This record gives sequence, structure tokens and C-alpha cells, in this order.
Amino acid sequence: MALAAATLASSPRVCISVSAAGMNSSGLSVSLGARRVPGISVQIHSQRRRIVAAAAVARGDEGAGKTFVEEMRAAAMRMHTKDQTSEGEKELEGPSLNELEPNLDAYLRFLVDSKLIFQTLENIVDRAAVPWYAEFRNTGLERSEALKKDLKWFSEQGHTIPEPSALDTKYASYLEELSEKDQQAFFCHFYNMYFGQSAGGRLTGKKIADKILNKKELEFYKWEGTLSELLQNVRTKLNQVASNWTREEKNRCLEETVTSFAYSVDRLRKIFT
Ligand code: HEM
Repeated sequence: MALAAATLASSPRVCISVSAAGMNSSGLSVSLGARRVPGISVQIHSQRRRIVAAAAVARGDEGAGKTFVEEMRAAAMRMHTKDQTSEGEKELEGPSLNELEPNLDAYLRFLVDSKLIFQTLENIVDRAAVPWYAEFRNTGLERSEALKKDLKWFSEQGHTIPEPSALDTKYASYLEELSEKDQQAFFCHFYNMYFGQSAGGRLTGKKIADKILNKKELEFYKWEGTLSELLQNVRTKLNQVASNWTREEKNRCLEETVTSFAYSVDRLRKIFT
């Protein structure tokens, strides 16, 4: 099957190349490195290698003394396109998100999918099958309750709330599985979902609200307390936990950034199609 890089890469600000080579009839399913992830197909080997190599460079030269969260952030920034942030390294392929109109039905689907993923992350840390997950309960960054309120509001406005997409349903299962089998990789998703939402997620939400919601600020983009402090508390805890990880475990976490972006970028992209 022809390369479907276009599926994600030609969409606004999307920077992950996607291969359809392993698609099955139910949609997308391709192995991600050694791990098989149902639901999304991404050519990641070279990207993962680049992220780990860049992390090594950062530790050696430019970033000696970097905390692990700084390493995770650097890996995430590398996955951005240059127009998203000055630290982005990817070329923009296709039109910029700013040039496209968001679609309200698609945005509702995005909110439903986001609720599913945040709820999954929050359930996992609440259950704390791995004891240190409990450190990340009630951080103040939780988003599922806020999204519940937003969806109730849309429903009251007469909108039909859709079911979660098949892809994000699979992503939720993937996170459940990862949380049991690979704590380090799981925490990469945790980090990117919450920190991404507080940065680019907020910017995108504002642009969408300006265009199609008459500037209404959704609860999804509001935090109780001072956001910078909430983020800093979580950074501190993440650094504490990661201080017990081997270099190999840290690298596994960094490599997972590619998969985390693949799912989130796909979720975002659909708002504009
Ligand atoms: C439309 C798409 C996006 C835009 C416009 C965007 C933009 C940004 C911007 C402006 C920053 C702040 C850079 C700075 O500190 O100066 C940022 C940070 C970040 N973004 Fe994105 N981003 C997008 C998508 C994503 C996605 C899909 C993820 C991952 C799921 C993500 C994860 C992150 C993370 C982890 C940070 C670092 C936050 C921190 O250090 O507190 N971003 N992004």
C-alpha cells in the first residue's frame, strides 16, 4: 500500500510520518519498534533513534546537568513544527493550522476523545497498580472533570455528544497496557498529555474559541490555582521518580515521545478536517 504519510504529515502542523504499509482492514495497525500498537501506524525507528541520540548530546555537551523533565521537554520540542514554536525542528508540511477553519462537530469529537484519554490517565494513577503512580494523584492538572462540564454545556446547547473514536479507544487500551508493562513509557504519555495541554493545547483552544465558540472559554483550558506552580510540582515529582531510573529506562521514556505525539497530533488534526 502506498505510503500514507499524507494522512498525518500533510495535515496542518502534523509532523509524524505515517505508513500505511501495515494497515489492516479495521484501520491502522502497525508495529512501533519492538512494541505493537493497535490503532495507529507510525514509522518511528529513525525518529526514536534521533531522540535518544539528541538526548545523549544534550547530556554531554549543551545540556550537562539537565533534569530528566528537561530531557523529556527537549524530546517533545523536537517533535513540534517550526511554526508551532521557535524550538520546533520539523518543517511544516501542508497548510498551517491558522489558515484552516475548525469544525464544531469535529471539535466536539476531539473533546470527547480528550476526555477519554485524560480519564484513562487519571484512573491509572488513582488505581496506582505501581505504587509511585500514586504520587501523581490530584496534582491539580487533571482534565477529565473539566471536560465533563464542557460536554454537559455543549449538550445543553442542543449538541449531540458523539462516542469516542475507535483510534482513541485503542489509545486508551494501549495506555492501560503500557501502565502495567512499561512504567517509563507510560509516563512519557502522562507528561506529554498534561504539559502539552498547558502549552500548545491552550493556544489552540483559544484560537478555536475565537473562531467558532464566540470566544467562550471552556473549562478544559482553566485550572484551579496557579498553573505554573501546579506544573512545577509535577516536574519536581517526575524528576524524583526518574532519579531511580537507569539510563536505559530513561531512554525508553524519551523514545515514547514519538508515539505520544502521533496520537495527539492525529486527534488535533481532525478538528480541522
Ligand atoms: C497545534 C499544535 C501545537 C502547538 C501550536 C504547540 C505549541 C507549543 C508551544 C508554543 C509550547 C511552549 C514552548 C515554550 O516553552 O516556549 C509548547 C510546549 C510543549 N508542547 Fe506543544 N504544541 C502543539 C502540539 C503539541 C502536542 C501534540 C504535544 C504532545 C502531545 C505537545 C507537547 C508539548 C510539551 C510537552 C511542551 C512543553 C511544555 C512545558 O515545558 O511546560 N505539543 N507547545
